[in-house]
Amino acid sequence: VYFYSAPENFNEEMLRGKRVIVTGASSGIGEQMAYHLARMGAHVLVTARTEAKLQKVVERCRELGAASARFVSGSMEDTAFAEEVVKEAENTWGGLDMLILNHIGHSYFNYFDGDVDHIRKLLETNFLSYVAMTVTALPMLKESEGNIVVVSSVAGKAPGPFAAPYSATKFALDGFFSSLRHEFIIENVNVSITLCILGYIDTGKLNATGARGLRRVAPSPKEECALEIIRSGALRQHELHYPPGIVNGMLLLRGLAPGFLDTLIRSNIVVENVQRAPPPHGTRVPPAGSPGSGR
Ligand SMILES: NC(=O)C1=CN([C@@H]2O[C@H](COP(=O)(O)OP(=O)(O)OC[C@H]3O[C@@H](n4cnc5c(N)ncnc54)[C@H](OP(=O)(O)O)[C@@H]3O)[C@@H](O)[C@H]2O)C=CC1
Ligand SMILES: C[C@H](CCC(=O)O)[C@H]1CC[C@H]2[C@@H]3C(=O)C[C@@H]4C[C@H](O)CC[C@]4(C)[C@H]3CC[C@]12C
Repeated sequence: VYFYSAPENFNEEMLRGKRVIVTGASSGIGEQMAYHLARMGAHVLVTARTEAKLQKVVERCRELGAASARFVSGSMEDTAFAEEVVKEAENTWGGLDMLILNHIGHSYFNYFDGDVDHIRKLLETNFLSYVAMTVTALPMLKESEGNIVVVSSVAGKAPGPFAAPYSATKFALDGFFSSLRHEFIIENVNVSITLCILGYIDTGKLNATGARGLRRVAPSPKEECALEIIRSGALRQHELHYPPGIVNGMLLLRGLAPGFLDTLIRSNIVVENVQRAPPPHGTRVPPAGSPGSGR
């Protein structure tokens, strides 16, 4: 709790005039981060696929007092697009202070369906595009001694069932960015990396199956979550745990009593409410109880 709590010396003036990219900013936590940054007087470049939503976000950012606001639309499934977004910042501002990597591609809250292609695409969107943007932005971030902020999940530290593809992409982020942070420290590269470990947030992300499948979990507010992410990035913290009580508790248990934590995670899920999806085309799952099915 001590190591991952934000020190109290955050000042919103720290963001005034800063040049910030926010990905996945057409809705949810990313949209709220754009509004906070605008209020603080930052220059914001937002990106996602849906142009109409981004246009509205940019308008609102201008009303809220952003130093400037613009968008680039496209899909992060394509790493060339990820690099293009960073180039846009370079061409417009001639530099960059903060890179907030937040977008995720669509996945499911259900039994793993055996679809390897889905995992490949999700890794492109949720992981490789983060790496590509970091590589392209690094010269500018070194120059400004800036910040990289990576939005992850408890599913990227302490996995639960029904989120295997998503969880895999979030673990990849921890492996890559926590290793890179070591290298920056060894080489005195003054670019901070903040990994944000979030619990369940009220962005309406869970579909009906997921909502019925989760027991007793109340989502935390996206506005507060967005502010905490910006705060911990500006303070150059290594990790943010939000909401702190739940996430710190889970991570502490993971170290001390991992089997107990796994039991707790499963007890929070109503397995009967999560329906087994039909297998993808070309695969054959033997019916439960048949020889070789193992069920
Ligand atoms: N909500 C929660 O409970 C939790 C969320 N998190 C993390 O927080 C972050 C934000 O999540 P949240 O705000 O809930 O999600 P949202 O679904 O509200 O936002 C996702 C954003 O990503 C964009 N996006 C989706 N697909 C693509 C794509 N292929 N290329 C580019 N952009 C894309 C969406 O816009 P568009 O569709 O227009 O492209 C949208 O702006 C994620 O990293 C997530 O893992 C972590 C733990 C819990
Ligand atoms: C399945 C969701 C993505 C599907 C979509 O594209 O609509 C997941 C996105 C965020 C996940 C939640 C999260 O990261 C926090 C918890 C992690 C636990 O391991 C499982 C429950 C979560 C609330 C998890 C549920 C799936 C998502 C909503």
